[in-house]
Amino acid sequence: MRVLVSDKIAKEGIDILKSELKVDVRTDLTPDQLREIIKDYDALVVRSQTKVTKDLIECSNLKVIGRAGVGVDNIDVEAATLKGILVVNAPEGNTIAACEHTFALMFAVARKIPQAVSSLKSGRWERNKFTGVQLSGKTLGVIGLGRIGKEVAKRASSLGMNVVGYDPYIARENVENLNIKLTDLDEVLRTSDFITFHVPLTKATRRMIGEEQFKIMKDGVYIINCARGGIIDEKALYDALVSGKVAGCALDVFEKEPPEDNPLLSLDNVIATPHLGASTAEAQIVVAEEVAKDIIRALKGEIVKNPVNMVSVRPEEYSFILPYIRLAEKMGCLYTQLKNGRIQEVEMIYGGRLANMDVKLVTTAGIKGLLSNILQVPANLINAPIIARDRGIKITEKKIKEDEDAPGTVTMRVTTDKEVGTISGCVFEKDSPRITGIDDYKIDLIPEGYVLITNHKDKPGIVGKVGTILGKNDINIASMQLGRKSYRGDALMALSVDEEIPESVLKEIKAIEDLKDAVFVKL
Ligand SMILES: NC(=O)C1=CN([C@@H]2O[C@H](COP(=O)(O)OP(=O)(O)OC[C@H]3O[C@@H](n4cnc5c(N)ncnc54)[C@H](O)[C@@H]3O)[C@@H](O)[C@H]2O)C=CC1
Ligand SMILES: O=C(O)CCC(=O)C(=O)O
Repeated sequence: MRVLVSDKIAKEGIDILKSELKVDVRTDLTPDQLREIIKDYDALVVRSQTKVTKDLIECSNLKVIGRAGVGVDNIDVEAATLKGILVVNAPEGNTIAACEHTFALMFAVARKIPQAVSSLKSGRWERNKFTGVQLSGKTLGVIGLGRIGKEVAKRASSLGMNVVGYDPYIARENVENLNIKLTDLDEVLRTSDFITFHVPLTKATRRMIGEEQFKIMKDGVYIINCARGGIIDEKALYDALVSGKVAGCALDVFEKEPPEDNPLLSLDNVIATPHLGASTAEAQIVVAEEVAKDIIRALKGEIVKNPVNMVSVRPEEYSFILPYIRLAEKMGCLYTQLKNGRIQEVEMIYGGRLANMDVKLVTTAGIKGLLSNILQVPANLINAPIIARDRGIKITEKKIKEDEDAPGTVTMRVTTDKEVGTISGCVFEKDSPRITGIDDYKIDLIPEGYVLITNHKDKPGIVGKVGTILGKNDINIASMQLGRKSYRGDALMALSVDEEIPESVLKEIKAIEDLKDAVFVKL
């Protein structure tokens, strides 16, 4: 497995990658050179510099893309997802670094520190020119109250600032003990003396602050952007700075980086840093280590800690859920080999301990299994939900909260244009998944290897005849499971065999009188 690291990350992360993989560090590549070599790599690690475009993704054979940091706006996550490429990031490692940089910028812009330093170093002593404003007693507007926004709010309160915040996606309880007034965007803009941004760059946040929003703000407001260029319309910001509406602005990020001849940099009341929010020794080590570990996990097929485009499991539930992920995939895989019809709806029903857990990844694994035998390029845990959606398959989850101390149970109920079928399963002991039911038949099948499944009449002789045909063809039976609806009624047999059953032998089995159907499946 080969990993390309195309932006500079800490040595600690490289060392982790090198302990298990072949690693090339090439931080000097042009987009064309990157495109040229990307097909040779299984994983790509970037920071914010490399643009991982749709075009690059499509000509790659990548299995995972790692972002040593939070923002993934330089990665076309949708294109990666469609191609089944996992994207991971390292969202926690640089929270404090970005928060502290926000304050470094806030103090610096309020007290005109960079301008004063520059003046002093050029031989001047201009004490009156650099009178600033104090933070204490002022209102700070925090836009985006995720990891960084909350840390900023906490520290602002301890500086004696009043904090108002806007984040329509967080629960009020989430900021309850933070001394923040959570309100709408207009009120934050109208009441704040300082406004700081901590939202990701998305379709909704791109240019969320423009001419209209500046009009609402207080005269003499200060703006700090340590999140992403593009959130604030740079032309509108320039005009607001020139008119004096905005007294000062501190930018760590720009719509185009490096900003080159960005007019904002020509203004005296703008201070700026070259995207340094995450640039502390401590943060860089943590994000590099985190992303390296997830790259290795992903390439080993293990569950990663920080997936961006795949549902995750709670860390404390990981070891319990893992065998159910394997089970659900086998259930889906069994279903499509056993049944016909266009799949319209899949309901995943969870019982026992699973009913209290976050089981989205188990559901996704079931869908992956269902799609595994019918597509040219197999689905995986990343693209299975999108493929299902595009094929018009409705997916639902139901949790039956009765016997919550019992081991978890999973039932996959599939509605096609022909019938409704179910496959049920359970994990009896750790790591021992079993199929416990097919439609109304109870069985106990280890979902592995080759299995012959017959539907026949419950009467003496049929099992023997199947065994004789298999024996005659030197096919060894490993185990046998029988389930029936009623005495001498319909029955189902699941025979695990050690060899593949050729079509000709299957035809012979199907010809047995009172045997309605026989299907050979590979699990
Ligand atoms: N300058 C730098 O070096 C760094 C910049 N960043 C930037 O900071 C951003 C925030 O990072 P975290 O706090 O770790 O992310 P986070 O995901 O924990 O928080 C983002 C918050 O923004 C909120 N949000 C999303 N859309 C919104 C909208 N339309 N209006 C209001 N709120 C909205 C979300 O609900 C969430 O609470 C990152 O996405 C990244 O772009 C992060 C680290 C370093
Ligand atoms: O990698 C960097 O230095 C940028 C950090 C950043 O912007 C992020 O983590 O979103």
